[in-house]
Amino acid sequence: MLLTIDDLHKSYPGAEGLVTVLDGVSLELAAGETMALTGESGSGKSTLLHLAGGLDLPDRGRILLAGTDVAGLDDRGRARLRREVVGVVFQQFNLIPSLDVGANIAFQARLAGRHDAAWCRDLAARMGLADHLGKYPEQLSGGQQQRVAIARTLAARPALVLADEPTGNLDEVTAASVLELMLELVAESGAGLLMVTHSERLAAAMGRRAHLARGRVA
Ligand SMILES: Nc1ncnc2c1ncn2[C@@H]1O[C@H](COP(=O)(O)OP(=O)(O)OP(=O)(O)O)[C@@H](O)[C@H]1O
Repeated sequence: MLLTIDDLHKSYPGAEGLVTVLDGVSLELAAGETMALTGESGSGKSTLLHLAGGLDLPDRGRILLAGTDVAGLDDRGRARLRREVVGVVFQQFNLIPSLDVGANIAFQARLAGRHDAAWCRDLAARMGLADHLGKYPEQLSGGQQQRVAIARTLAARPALVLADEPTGNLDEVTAASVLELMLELVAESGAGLLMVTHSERLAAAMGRRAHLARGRVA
């Protein structure tokens, strides 16, 4: 199993004591599977995504990522797992302002030791970025920046792609076509995809769905 989440608990300190966000969440994602993560605002979707990617640790419960128990790793081990196994696309694109589009796309793949120039060019072309490779992030529209962020993640061929509303900045039609492309690319690489979305339409295009409510997968 690519990702196993078992009985995950997470609370945050609030004004009136601890607020339980995740209260026994379990799910499994196999390689090649795509899953939409839905739920009301504040239901804990981003929290779950962060935990799944080893960006934060749960209070209780187990996360197995490509067979490795995330809780058993130190900071360095978790950083390595993130670099080599996981690709994240967050709402903030976190592009590197001093690098042009081509270098931004190649960046993560280089870090993971898997840079492949032909694959990067192919991704850029399919994301409609071929004419923008020499530009800098500030010279791009929000939607173009978002596509660079997605291409950068996929360029490293991660085993698991975690995405938080990756098409949130795009209009409905562009969002649907970018998602379609993401699903195609993820399927080609055999990766698993766990994606937060508020869109019923996008959720319906994914293989499975996990709906978070009252701290659990309903
Ligand atoms: N670092 C933190 N410290 C304290 N509370 C937090 C922290 N991160 C999240 N929370 C709280 O946990 C709850 C779940 O937040 P989370 O961002 O996971 O929800 P979400 O389902 O992704 O919401 P949205 O759809 O609005 O992005 C919220 O009540 C939020 O205020």
